[in-house]
Amino acid sequence: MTATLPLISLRSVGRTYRTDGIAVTAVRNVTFDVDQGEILAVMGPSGSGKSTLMNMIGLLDLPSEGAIYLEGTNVADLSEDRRSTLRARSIGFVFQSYNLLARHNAIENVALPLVYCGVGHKERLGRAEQSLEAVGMLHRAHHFPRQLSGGEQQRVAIARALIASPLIILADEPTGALDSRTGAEILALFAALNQRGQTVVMITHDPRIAMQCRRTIRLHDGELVSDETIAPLLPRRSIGS
Ligand SMILES: Nc1ncnc2c1ncn2[C@@H]1O[C@H](COP(=O)(O)OP(=O)(O)OP(=O)(O)O)[C@@H](O)[C@H]1O
Repeated sequence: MTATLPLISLRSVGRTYRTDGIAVTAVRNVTFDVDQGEILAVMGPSGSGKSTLMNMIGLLDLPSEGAIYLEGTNVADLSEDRRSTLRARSIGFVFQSYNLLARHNAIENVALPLVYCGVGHKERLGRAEQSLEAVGMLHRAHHFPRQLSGGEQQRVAIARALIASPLIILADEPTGALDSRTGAEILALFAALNQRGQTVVMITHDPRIAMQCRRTIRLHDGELVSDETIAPLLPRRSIGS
């Protein structure tokens, strides 16, 4: 029997920035795996290395020590072009500030990543409609970002992240700019996507997000200090049962 490879595997990963002769080690000796279908939170105080780690998992940056494997491939062995293509096809990014293009409406924003995957115009719009539908935003397809609430903009950003059917969604403080009710709705959306098999990694300061994830990894001063998985919550019993 062949064992299934983890989707992502980090092995003794470190990242040291060098600026004007000064070295800052932002991440050191971090080892963990993410399996297909997981949803996990990466937590830690400001400056603990969360964004540095996310940039490496998202193939935007390479480790200075150790290795990152995506489905068994050491990403450092790929050319920059190959890594960019792999990033466009495999990683969906969601940011605190949505990062939608102001001059493009929702459906155009959602379709944009497919340009980099070489998909034709008509198919791009068809898939963007499906993606908007998956996040409950099809009725706002022709609205511009300024005409949408923060929660709606984040839904459009999630539709954009989903459009290339990525292996993994990487979300950096996805509820950081939202009030608590809207933030809870966005979390529920991530949970629903995960129920349908989508792998999700969320970077957050917010303990409420971590509570929604079965697994939480904590960083401190660039080091992994805990990696905890809790048992899934029992389904709520209906009244009277
Ligand atoms: N490009 C860079 N050049 C030099 N040092 C950097 C760079 N990016 C981050 N650092 C340093 O690396 C450390 C970790 O930063 P990082 O942004 O990864 O932390 P973080 O946990 O995401 O913080 P926050 O929650 O405040 O966003 C910090 O000491 C930071 O100053």
